[in-house]
Amino acid sequence: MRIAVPNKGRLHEPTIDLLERAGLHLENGADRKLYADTVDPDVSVLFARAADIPEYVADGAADAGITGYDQVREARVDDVAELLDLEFGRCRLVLAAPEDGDITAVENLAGKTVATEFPNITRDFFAETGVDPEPDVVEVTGATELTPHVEMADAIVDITSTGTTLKMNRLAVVEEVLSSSVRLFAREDALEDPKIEEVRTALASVKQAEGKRYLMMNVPEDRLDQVRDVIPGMGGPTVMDIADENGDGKVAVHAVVDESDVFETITEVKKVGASDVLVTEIERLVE
Ligand SMILES: Nc1ncnc2c1ncn2[C@@H]1O[C@H](COP(=O)(O)OP(=O)(O)OP(=O)(O)O)[C@@H](O)[C@H]1O
Ligand SMILES: O=P(O)(O)OC[C@H]1O[C@H](OP(=O)(O)OP(=O)(O)O)[C@H](O)[C@@H]1O
Ligand SMILES: [Mg+2]
Repeated sequence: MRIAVPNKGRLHEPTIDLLERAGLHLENGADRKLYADTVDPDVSVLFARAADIPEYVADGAADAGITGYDQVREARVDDVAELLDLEFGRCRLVLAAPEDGDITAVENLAGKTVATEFPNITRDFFAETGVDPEPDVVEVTGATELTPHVEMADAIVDITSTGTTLKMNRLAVVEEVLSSSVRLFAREDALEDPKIEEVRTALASVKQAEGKRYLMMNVPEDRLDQVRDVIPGMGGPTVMDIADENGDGKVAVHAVVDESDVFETITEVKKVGASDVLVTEIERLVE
C-alpha cells in the first residue's frame, strides 16, 4: 500500500510527525525524496505536492493520500473516499474584496472578475449561488491577494486562517466558500486492502490520544466509590490490587481523563483520599 503525503509546505512536517506518532516510522528519511519505506514492509510513502495528491491517488500512483480537503475538492476526483479528518491544516477558503470598495455581498460580483488558485471550487461556488452573469474566474498560482490592487481582479477566493494576510492586503471577507482541514482518503477500489484500514486505525489512535492524559493513583479500598464518582470519562477507571506488604488496604486506580479535566480531577481525588497520583501522556488510544 502506498500513501501520498505533502513533500513540502506547511503540511509536510505535521504529516510526517503524525505518521511517526502512529508508529509508521519512515526508514530512509523524508528529505526531498520521492519515496520512502516505512517500518511496515507493506506500507510505503510517496512525496508529492499537496495540490497533486488527490490526482495521484485517483490515478493509482498511490492508494491513499493525506492532504487538505480544499485540494481534494479542487481536484474534482471521482472514486476516492474520505477515511479520516486529521484535524490540522484548518483553514477557510473565502471570497474577499477590497475593504473600502463596493463589493460587500456575493451578488455584487455579477459580471466581475475573481482571481484564485482554486478555479474549480470558485466556479462551483458561483454556479451554486446563482450570480448572474457569472463572474469571470482568473487562475493564478500565488500572491492572489495582490490581484485586486493591480486591477487584475475585483475580488479573490483564497485561503485564510488567522486573517493576517487579508488584513495586510486591506481585503475583507465577503463570504466563506469552504472550510478545510487535512484528511486521509483512499481510492475506492483500494479500500479492500486491509492495510488501508490498519493505517486509518493507527492514525485515528493518535488523534484519539491527543488531549487525553493517563492518571494513576493509589486509593484506600473503602474510598473507591467516592473516587469513582469524581473520575470522569471513558467507561470508568481500571482498578487493580497492589501487592500489599503493609496490609493498608489500597488499590491502584488508572483512568484516561481529558487534559482539561486533569487539574480538577486531581484536586477531587486527593480530597477523597487518593495518594501517589501520576499523570502521563498517551501516545495512542485504540478504541
Ligand atoms: N494559512 C493556512 N492555515 C492553515 N492551513 C493552510 C494555510 N494555508 C494553506 N493551508 C493548507 O495547506 C495546504 C497546502 O498549502 P501550502 O501553502 O503548504 O502548499 P502550497 O503553497 O500549495 O505548496 P507548494 O509550495 O507546493 O505550491 C492548503 O491546500 C490548505 O489545505
Ligand atoms: O490568514 P493567514 O494566517 O494570514 O493565512 C493565509 C495565507 O496562508 C497561505 O499562504 P502561505 O503562508 O502558505 O504562503 P504561500 O502563498 O507561499 O503558499 C494562504 O495562501 C494565505 O496567503
Ligand atoms: Mg501556501
